[in-house]
Amino acid sequence: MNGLHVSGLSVTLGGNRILSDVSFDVEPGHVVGLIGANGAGKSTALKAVLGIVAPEAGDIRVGEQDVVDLSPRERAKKLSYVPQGAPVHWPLTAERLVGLGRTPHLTPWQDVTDADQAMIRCVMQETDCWHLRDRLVTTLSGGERSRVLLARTMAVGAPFMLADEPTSSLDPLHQLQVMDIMRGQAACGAGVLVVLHDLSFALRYCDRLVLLHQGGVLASGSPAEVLTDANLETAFQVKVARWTEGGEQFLAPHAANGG
Ligand SMILES: Nc1ncnc2c1ncn2[C@@H]1O[C@H](COP(=O)(O)OP(=O)(O)OP(=O)(O)O)[C@@H](O)[C@H]1O
Repeated sequence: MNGLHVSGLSVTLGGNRILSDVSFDVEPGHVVGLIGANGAGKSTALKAVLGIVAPEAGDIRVGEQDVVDLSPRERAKKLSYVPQGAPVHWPLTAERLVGLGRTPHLTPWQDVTDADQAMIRCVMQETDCWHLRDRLVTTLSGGERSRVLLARTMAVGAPFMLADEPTSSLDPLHQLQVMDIMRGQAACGAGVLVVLHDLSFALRYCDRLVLLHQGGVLASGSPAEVLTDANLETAFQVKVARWTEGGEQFLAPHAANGG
């Protein structure tokens, strides 16, 4: 019962049912991939877990605790979040922005401690953005900003990390590094819930997958159980080529209609 448990989650937004009876678990030490076509409800599911959108029904628990019983500070300590393509409007340095990740652990007006500072440096090095520490985030490229925002999320040190398409806008090497970081977070005991569009990453980096389709769970289980030809054709209207290279499995989609 130490995991993040979502059961029977339903969300209606703007009068439209977006999620219906969605259930999944994220256990400590696991990377769980949330996949599905555009508009399937992936970001909405993350936002419901985080309390950014209010569910119409459902039970969301961290361990034994219902998230609605957690104060915003307690929730922020337990669930860290990498938002999708988040713009940053404040002219803060990258180091200062990453330092905001420590806010849930500080009392009001308390400055970061030496231990916090060491952690900030560590996560910025891990995400390859320590060299950007004195730059204003408003001047960074999209990929540089993404890595700084990931570092801020890691700086929280929460037992669960929710990441919404953390590899979008990154070059191929940084995409691989970010997926390795997701695995590294899990190796250190965190439960990671990550929204992905890259099916090869879903196959290679995730312990379990949840495939959303039209607001419901079409399939969940191991990558091999979920990434079947039939599920991929239903969810994405694609066929896939599959191959193994250097001991790693790859998937490349192509249009189901042959186009
Ligand atoms: N505030 C809102 N009001 C009405 N509809 C909304 C609202 N927010 C999201 N939606 C709709 O809910 C559906 C699911 O959106 P969501 O962002 O969760 O999808 P997603 O699976 O993350 O998609 P993508 O892969 O494109 O990021 C979409 O059809 C979207 O237009």
